Amino acid sequence: MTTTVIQRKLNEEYCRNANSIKAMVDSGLTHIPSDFILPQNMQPRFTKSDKSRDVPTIDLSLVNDESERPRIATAVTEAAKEWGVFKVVGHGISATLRKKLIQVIREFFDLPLSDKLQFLGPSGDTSTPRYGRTRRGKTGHQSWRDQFHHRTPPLDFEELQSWPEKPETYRDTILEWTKEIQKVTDTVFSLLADAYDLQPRRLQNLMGTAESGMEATMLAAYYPPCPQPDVASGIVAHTDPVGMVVNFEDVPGLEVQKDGTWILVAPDPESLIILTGDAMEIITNGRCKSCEHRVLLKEKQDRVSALVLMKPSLEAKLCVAPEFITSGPPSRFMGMNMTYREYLQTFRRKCSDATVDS
Ligand SMILES: O=C(O)CCC(=O)C(=O)O
Ligand SMILES: [Fe+2]
Repeated sequence: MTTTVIQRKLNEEYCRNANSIKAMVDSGLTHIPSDFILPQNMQPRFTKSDKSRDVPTIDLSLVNDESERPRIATAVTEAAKEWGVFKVVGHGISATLRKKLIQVIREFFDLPLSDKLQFLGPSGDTSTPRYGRTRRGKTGHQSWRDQFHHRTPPLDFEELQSWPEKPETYRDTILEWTKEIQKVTDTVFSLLADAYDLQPRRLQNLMGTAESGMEATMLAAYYPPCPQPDVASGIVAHTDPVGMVVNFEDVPGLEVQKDGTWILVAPDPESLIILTGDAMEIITNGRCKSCEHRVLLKEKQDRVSALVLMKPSLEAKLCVAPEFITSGPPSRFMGMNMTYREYLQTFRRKCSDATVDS
């Protein structure tokens, strides 16, 4: 065996046991283990992006102005239908908080591995915070990323105590961030409800049960630099099974699929990126699209993103809501009638590269 082959085998062995891509990269990894090399038809070098287009941007600053609100509601429904993804500005979240958020997430991933490993555990368990590298999905492809996630408030005191003590500002910053994002998602859900002529909280109610409403997860993602960014992915192409995702990134990298092309979401320090997921696509009978997306890597630059995932309750029924049933040929969503829990089990079986599923 040549030195390169030996080196590669060592890397692969190391990778199989590693809990952190960052630790692997920090230890001087020179090749990407073959596990991370995607099939050619998924490699960024063969699936070029169109940099001349961007997803729609919607300004929310005038949502409470009665004369402006219908126009904003229409823009949101059109973006959700055409794209399943859009950026929002005028959301009211200060530049200071946005900066603090990215800083605290970077500080968390910069902690010594031993500090992060206390949160190691299966990512499906949501009752306590979970850290680890994003594990291979059932489609078999590896993502080049570490992640940390937990539920968001309201939480009982004990669960809040399980949040990291380091960095010192973690708890306060994330509490503030998730509170602000909750307001933004309430606004977006209510704008959609307005445009569909529904009660303001109808969409959230459809994704809850009498016993429990929607839940939210905070997911912080860290994408280390990658020696071969053209053949791997920060997260491989997927749709999110949840209702809605609010994403904030510090470095561009998110790409969305539109009309058969990958489109890089253009960087913008103010925008939040909102994606509608499978659950919204199903209950609205396809009026909202669940957008396929992936994350590109860079050779010399790392990236963090902060996602808040608005998820249906596990027992909520996922089916087309009566308000969205139309005459004419039935859509592919019409036959669906299962709990979100059951959907995740099917979803996971078919395409579980979405990391944030339960
Ligand atoms: O990091 C990002 O921008 C997107 C991550 C993502 O799509 C996911 O975790 O489901
Ligand atoms: Fe996603």
